Amino acid sequence: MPADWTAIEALPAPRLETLFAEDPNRLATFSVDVAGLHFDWSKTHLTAQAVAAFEALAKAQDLAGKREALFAGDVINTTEGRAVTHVAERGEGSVDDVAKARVLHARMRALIDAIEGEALGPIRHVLHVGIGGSALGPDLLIDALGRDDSRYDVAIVSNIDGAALEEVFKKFDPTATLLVIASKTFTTKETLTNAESVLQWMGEAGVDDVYGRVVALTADPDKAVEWGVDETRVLPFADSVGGRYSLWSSIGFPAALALGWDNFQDMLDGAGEMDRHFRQTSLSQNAPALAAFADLYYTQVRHAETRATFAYDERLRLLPSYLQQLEMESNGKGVTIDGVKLDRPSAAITWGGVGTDAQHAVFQLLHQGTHLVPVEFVAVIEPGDTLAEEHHRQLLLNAFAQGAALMKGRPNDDLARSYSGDRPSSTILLEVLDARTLGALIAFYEQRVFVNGVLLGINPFDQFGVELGKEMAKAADAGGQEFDVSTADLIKRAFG
Ligand SMILES: O=P(O)(O)OC[C@H]1O[C@](O)(CO)[C@@H](O)[C@@H]1O
Repeated sequence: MPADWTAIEALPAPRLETLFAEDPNRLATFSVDVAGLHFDWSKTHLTAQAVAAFEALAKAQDLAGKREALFAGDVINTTEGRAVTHVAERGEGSVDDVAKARVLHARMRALIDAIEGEALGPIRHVLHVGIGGSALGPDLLIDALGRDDSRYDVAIVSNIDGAALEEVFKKFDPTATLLVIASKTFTTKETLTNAESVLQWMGEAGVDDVYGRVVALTADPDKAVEWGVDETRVLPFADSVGGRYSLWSSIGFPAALALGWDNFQDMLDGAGEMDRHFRQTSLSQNAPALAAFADLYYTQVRHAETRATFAYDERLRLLPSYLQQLEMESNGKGVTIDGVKLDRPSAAITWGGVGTDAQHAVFQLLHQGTHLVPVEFVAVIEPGDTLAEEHHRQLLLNAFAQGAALMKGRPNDDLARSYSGDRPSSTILLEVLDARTLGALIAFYEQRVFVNGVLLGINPFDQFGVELGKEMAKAADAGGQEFDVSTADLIKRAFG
C-alpha cells in the first residue's frame, strides 16, 4: 500500500521568521551536535508538527526495522539480491561482516607498509584510475586532507578523455609511479582503457616490469588477476559494498597511502560515530533523519526540484560533486523497491559549489529566482590556511550572512530590488576539518540518503539507470548498434 503523506501535505506553512518569533527554543529544537559537527535546521520550515508527521511516516515505512536490517547485513538491496555492508567497513555491521572487513583492511594496510618500505621500488607518485564511486571518494578525501602533508603525489584520473591522463603524464615520473586500478566490477571501459595507457607510458619510459607496479582495488579479484595484476597486489572488497559507498573499503587505498593509515582509521572511526548516532538516537534529534525530513518536506510539499550544497571551505570544494553521485545515483529513481511506479517526485537534483565564489555566480537565482532551492552551507570553524585571520573571518561571515539574507529578505516597492525572504537554508559547522570529522560528515550524508530512500520507498542501492547508455556505447563500438538519424549523423561526422 502506498505511504500516506496526507498529514505531511496538510502541514501549515508559516514564514521562517514567524517560526522563530513563536518559539524561543526553536534554535535548540532544530540543532544537533554530534561527532564534532554542529547541524542547524532552524532556518528550514521544519516544525514539531512536521517532525511528528515524518516520524509517523517513518513508522509506517518501518524505518527502524530497515535501519536494523542495514546494520545486520540483511539482503536489503533486494533488486540486486545483495546485502549492503559499507557500515561494516567502519566497524558497525554484523559481527561476521565487520570481521571480514577487518581482514581486508589488514591486507590493505600490509601493502601500504610494503610500499612505504619500498618493496615495489621507490614510489613517489600514485596514479589512481577509476570512475564514479571508484574515484570521487578518494579524490574528496585527499583534496580535503592531503593538501599540506600528502606523503605521495596522488593523481586521480577518471575521464576516458586522454587529455586528463596526459596532464598527469607531464607531471609524474613514470619510473617512480604506482598505478592503482580501482573498479568494483573490473569491467569499466574508461578505467581499463586508462590503465592500459598508463602501462604503455611506463613501458615506453623503460620500466621493465610494468605489472610489478600495479595495484588493483576491486570486488572481482579474479578479473584483476586475469587482466595481469599480481594476486598479492589485488586488494579486494566485498560485493555488498556499493560503488558510491566504497571509499571506506580498499577503494580508499590511495587516501590511506597519501594520508597515512592512522588518518584512514580516524575517518572510519568518525563515520562509525555517526552510524551509532543514526542507529541509537530518536528521530527528532537524529541528524540524518532530520536532514531527510527537511529534504522530503521541500520536494514533496513545496515542490522543490533541486537542493544545493555550498562548501564555505576550499578544502571541501569536491563535496558537491561527491554528493551528486551519492544522492542522485541512489535516489534518482521513478520506481519503488517493490517495482511499481513512484507516485510522487523522487529525490531532488543535487547541485552546489564553493563559497564565496558561488555568491558571485549563482546566488542571484537563490535570492530572487522563481525556483525554491533549499540551500545547505558547510563551513569549518578552524581555518585551513595560515594567512591573515581576515580571510577565514570573511569566509564564515559570508556563509552566515547568506543564510540570514535568504530567510529575512528585504521588501522593496521596486520589485527588481525586492527580496522575498522565507527561503530555507541549513548549516553544518565543523569544529575542525580532519579525518574523523570528514568521515562523520560523509556517513551523515549516506544515512540521510538511506532515510530519504526508505521514506520514498526507493531502493537507494541499485543503479540500473546507468546501464542503457553504457550498453549502447559498447554496441556502437562493436558496430552492432542501429542509431537514429541524428546520432548516426554525429557518428559519421566524427569518424567518417
Ligand atoms: O567501480 P566500477 O565497477 O568501475 O564502476 C564505476 C562506477 O560506475 C557506476 O556503475 C555507474 O556507471 C557507478 O555506480 C560506479 O561507482
